[in-house]
Amino acid sequence: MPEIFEVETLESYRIKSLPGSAFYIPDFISAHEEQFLLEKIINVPDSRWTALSHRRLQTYPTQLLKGSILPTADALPTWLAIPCVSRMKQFGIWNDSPHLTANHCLINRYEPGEGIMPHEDGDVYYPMVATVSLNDAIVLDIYRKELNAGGERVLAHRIYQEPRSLLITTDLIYTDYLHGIQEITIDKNIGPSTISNWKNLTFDTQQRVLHQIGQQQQEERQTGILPDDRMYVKGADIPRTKDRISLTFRDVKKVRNFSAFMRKS
Ligand SMILES: O=C(O)CCC(=O)C(=O)O
Ligand SMILES: [Fe+2]
Repeated sequence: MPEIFEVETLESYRIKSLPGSAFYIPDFISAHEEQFLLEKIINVPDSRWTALSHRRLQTYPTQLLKGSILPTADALPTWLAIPCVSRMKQFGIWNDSPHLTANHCLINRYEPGEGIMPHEDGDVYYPMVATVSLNDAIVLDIYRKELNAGGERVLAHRIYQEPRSLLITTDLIYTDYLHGIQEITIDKNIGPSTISNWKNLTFDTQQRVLHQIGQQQQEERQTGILPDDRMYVKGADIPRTKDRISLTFRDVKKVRNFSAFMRKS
């Protein structure tokens, strides 16, 4: 396949309203593939999970050593490599990374109300993250690194991640911003003007959200909260009903026994 075709294909998934380069591919995996991955992730001994204060975590192929070195020459297990990483490669996304592939995957599991504090992923990884979302949708918040004059975080963008989607964040979004998931049970104010990747979402989600906004408007008019002559400007409030599981694929820069890794992958 000529490379130019691959680049053009990824280009059509660009989130145009974000600075730098970010891409969102809805339905990156099928419902069947999602189910297969969920079974692999959920049917493990409890000891496979690391319990953190507001989420649970599995790490593949293994945790990093001190100094952020990936200690193993083993590639990711096949069930993570195919179809997720193999399909990413068809889009050419690892063409410039040091090992030409994702060599590491964090699996985060968030119950409704759980999240992850604003943070940056830093220098340990090639500056690109490819995140596959499973089971439920969630909003990823993108913050400026600098606090405002009042010392508060400034929310710059909101990315709505549907189940089965792939989100790719790189360059400016990776280096100049923080990202986090709020510890809330309802993602509020979801709509065309509040979500950076609104145009990239599935038609199904767009229709569902617009329908809900219409219903909220009608309820607020009926109860008198919204006077008849005022325009309704709020988005939909969408409850998180199930655990959201994310697969965060990255290329760890430092690998022990790199040549063996390249032979095996
Ligand atoms: O679950 C996510 O989508 C975000 C996870 C994350 O930011 C991380 O593991 O560094
Ligand atoms: Fe992160």
